[in-house]
Amino acid sequence: MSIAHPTTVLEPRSMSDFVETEYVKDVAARAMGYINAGFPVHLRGISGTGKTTLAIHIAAKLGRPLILIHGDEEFSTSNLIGSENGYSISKVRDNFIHSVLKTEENMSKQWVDNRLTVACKYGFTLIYDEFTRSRPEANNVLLSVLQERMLDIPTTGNGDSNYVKVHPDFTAIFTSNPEEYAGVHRSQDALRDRMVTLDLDYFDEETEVGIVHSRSGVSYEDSKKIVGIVRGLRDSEVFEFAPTIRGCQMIAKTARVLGASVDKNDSAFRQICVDILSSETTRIGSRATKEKVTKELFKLIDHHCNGKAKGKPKAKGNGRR
Ligand SMILES: Nc1ncnc2c1ncn2[C@@H]1O[C@H](COP(=O)(O)OP(=O)(O)OP(=O)(O)O)[C@@H](O)[C@H]1O
Repeated sequence: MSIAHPTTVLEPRSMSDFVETEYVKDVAARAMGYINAGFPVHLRGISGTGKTTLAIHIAAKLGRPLILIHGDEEFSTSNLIGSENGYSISKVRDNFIHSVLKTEENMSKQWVDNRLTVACKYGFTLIYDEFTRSRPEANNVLLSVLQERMLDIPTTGNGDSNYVKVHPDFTAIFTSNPEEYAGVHRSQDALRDRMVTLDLDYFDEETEVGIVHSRSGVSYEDSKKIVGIVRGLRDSEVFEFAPTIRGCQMIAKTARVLGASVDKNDSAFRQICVDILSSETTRIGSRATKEKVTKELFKLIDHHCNGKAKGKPKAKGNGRR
């Protein structure tokens, strides 16, 4: 299909090392159900709960070309729908009488579709990642797209507009972080009301171990130990920011690359855990928290990496099991 616009259209593909446990299958199936019933889906959750990865996985299942937008404070409506920002120049050369050369140039502004318009016109899947980072007024244009399935495109500077009917295959998947996050705007009630929001929590243990194992190349047993340490820290609540699956993956990859053993007696491994997890869970300069995190981590490393720790660590706090 040839389309005259500068938008990058992707072919959605699930990652080759995508982990599909019962937990992941369940969320994906619920999301697909709402999409099949004609509703946009909104995956909401704290950082590292797999929202973007899951959105791409769902887009791959839908099998339509994908357009990706990342929410941005600086966005205006034109960043979504397009604007008159090009010039079309037409030249007329009239040398009917060979001794006389007459040229005429015409310059006119040209409308260039942006990503939302392209997705609506051609029925693509739109992932609007972290959409609440854009200001609510920039997102207003989505209201009629989601409700009336009409996109309002202003065509002239004097306020005239042109409605585009949204293609029946158009699907929108949104992701967002909680409103307390820095740089996140409160989502408009009217917009939230037009989508089905699925709240994602931390992955269950099986999924976290599967992700670490599949994405780091570390053995399943060692992945389980690393996940045990991170989940234990999450449950302890001594941190400012809860550690996520990203921390697990960083520890596993670094330990593998540096040849450190996932063992309580390996000082390099202990240091990797402290560096990565204290950086992920504390603010710069928050020394007291860093000390508490380090103390807790040493206990957890001793427990999980002594060759004896088996099964699930004891649940204390709000970590998902
Ligand atoms: N099902 C999965 N299989 C394999 N890896 C996964 C899966 N889900 C998430 N991940 C990995 O976990 C990490 C976090 O996932 P992702 O970036 O999707 O989270 P997020 O909720 O969108 O985070 P943020 O809000 O910070 O953008 C990434 O490294 C991602 O590749």
